[in-house]
Amino acid sequence: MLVTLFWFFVTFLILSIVLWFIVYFKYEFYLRKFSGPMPLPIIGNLHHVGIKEDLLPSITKLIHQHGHVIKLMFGFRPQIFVSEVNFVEFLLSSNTIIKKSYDYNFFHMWLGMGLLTSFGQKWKRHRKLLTPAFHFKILERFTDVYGNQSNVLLKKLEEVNQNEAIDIFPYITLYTLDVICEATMNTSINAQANPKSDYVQSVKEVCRIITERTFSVKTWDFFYRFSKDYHKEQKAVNVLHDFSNSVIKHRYEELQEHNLKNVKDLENWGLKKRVAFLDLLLTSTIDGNPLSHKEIREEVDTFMFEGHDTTSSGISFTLYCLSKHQEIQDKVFEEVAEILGDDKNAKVSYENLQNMKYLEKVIKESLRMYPPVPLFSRILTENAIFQDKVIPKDVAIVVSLYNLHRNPALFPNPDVFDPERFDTENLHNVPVYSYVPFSAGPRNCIGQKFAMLEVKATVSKILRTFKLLPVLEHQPLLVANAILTSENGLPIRLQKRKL
Ligand code: HEM
Repeated sequence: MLVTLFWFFVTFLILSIVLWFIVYFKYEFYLRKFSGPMPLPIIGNLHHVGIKEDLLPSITKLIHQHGHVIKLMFGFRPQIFVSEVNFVEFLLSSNTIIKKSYDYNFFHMWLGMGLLTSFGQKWKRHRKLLTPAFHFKILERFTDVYGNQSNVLLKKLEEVNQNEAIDIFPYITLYTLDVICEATMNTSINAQANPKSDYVQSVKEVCRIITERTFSVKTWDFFYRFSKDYHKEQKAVNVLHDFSNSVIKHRYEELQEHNLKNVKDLENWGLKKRVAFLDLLLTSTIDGNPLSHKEIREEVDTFMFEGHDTTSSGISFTLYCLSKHQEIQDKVFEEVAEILGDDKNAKVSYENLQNMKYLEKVIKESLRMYPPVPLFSRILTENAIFQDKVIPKDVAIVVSLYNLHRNPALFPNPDVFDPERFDTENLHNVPVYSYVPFSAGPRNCIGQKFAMLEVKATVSKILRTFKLLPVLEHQPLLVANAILTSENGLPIRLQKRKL
């Protein structure tokens, strides 16, 4: 029996190695003009990037050795990692290279084929339908949501001992979940008040599993289906789908009952409730047909995912940077005080937020150094030609935003936090595609204006109540999960301001 198993294993290994070489040479024929480290059979270059904690430092090291365009094999999958501005422009401005790579399949169980994961005609139609949801007239109504939810956040922060170092990230994650839920569905999950609720725990669980799959054998569905996480994910996704299903159904019935057919009807409706993204989905049509319940749920869930983790990372890193740079923090505080006056409970309007120009530069600089989406990728559905080099179909192209934004040729002294880089006077020589925290081109972030408003509203609100003090010896250990996080947290100390 043991001998049979041994020969089975040896045959399997030999066949895998042969297959790997066939795949490798098929792509290498075209990719030989690109530089990259030598792969090994079967694992490819996985040993060059290591586990997820090592990914960003490993990519940075490879860039020093091979430049800003690197070819890698992840197992049997050819990839090109890019942080070179011309290549980034070529990729992001393309109207044809818009399919997301296989890493995004991990989101399918929760998000289905929503805007983030879909492609082709479905993506085009939904993108067109959802774009008006981010018109400023709709966005300006969300300032109340930021205001109400940040009051809850401030109460929680006031309970923390003054001067005690706290990791700000978990507080902000619960807050951004509350914000996006209210903006998307006009309902509350009370994540801040009830962090142990099934919904919040399920979001956490699904995000953990998605992240861990990327760096383990569970990346292959075949192995994943035999793992405990597969069943855990199914259970968590059921909780998330049950919640969105019931909100969608309830809202659909409400609209039917009151014969509300479009946004105008909703706005004029007696209750004067804020129009949420869900309302737009329920009242829109594509070629005269309404979206199906499943399609609506996919988009609602996509907003819930894309709209909370990313902003959570953006807000947390901005607060962290401000705690480390007291002079910059003082300038932001002065600007905010000038715009909003002494009353720290005063309502903040859309216009107030638009006027916070210095804060905007600070946020932009934080998104440069700590891009919430540090890596994202596309897969070629047909051969492409970049600078006379053919890149064959099925190669994944990964944009390493983290390295693009820290390229010294584009941003001198890239590790120095300097908001003045974003002064209009200093931006003349910076190529457009060198700074793309929200991606760019046809598949850019649809929620970027919403996100900027939310980050501004939250940071300005926290600064009016607290001075942020640094934890001096701390340096973040950056990890590229689905979003950028810090392995050792983002500790800051809070000191109540005397107004
Ligand atoms: C600081 C906050 C945010 C950052 C840095 C950010 C960044 C990005 C990036 C880089 C992409 C492209 C990803 C890719 O190509 O795979 C993206 C796509 C997307 N984002 Fe955001 N995002 C943020 C906030 C939001 C918010 C608040 C929403 C929703 C309200 C949102 C919804 C989306 C959606 C739906 C897509 C897919 C768009 C498409 O493919 O057509 N994002 N985001």
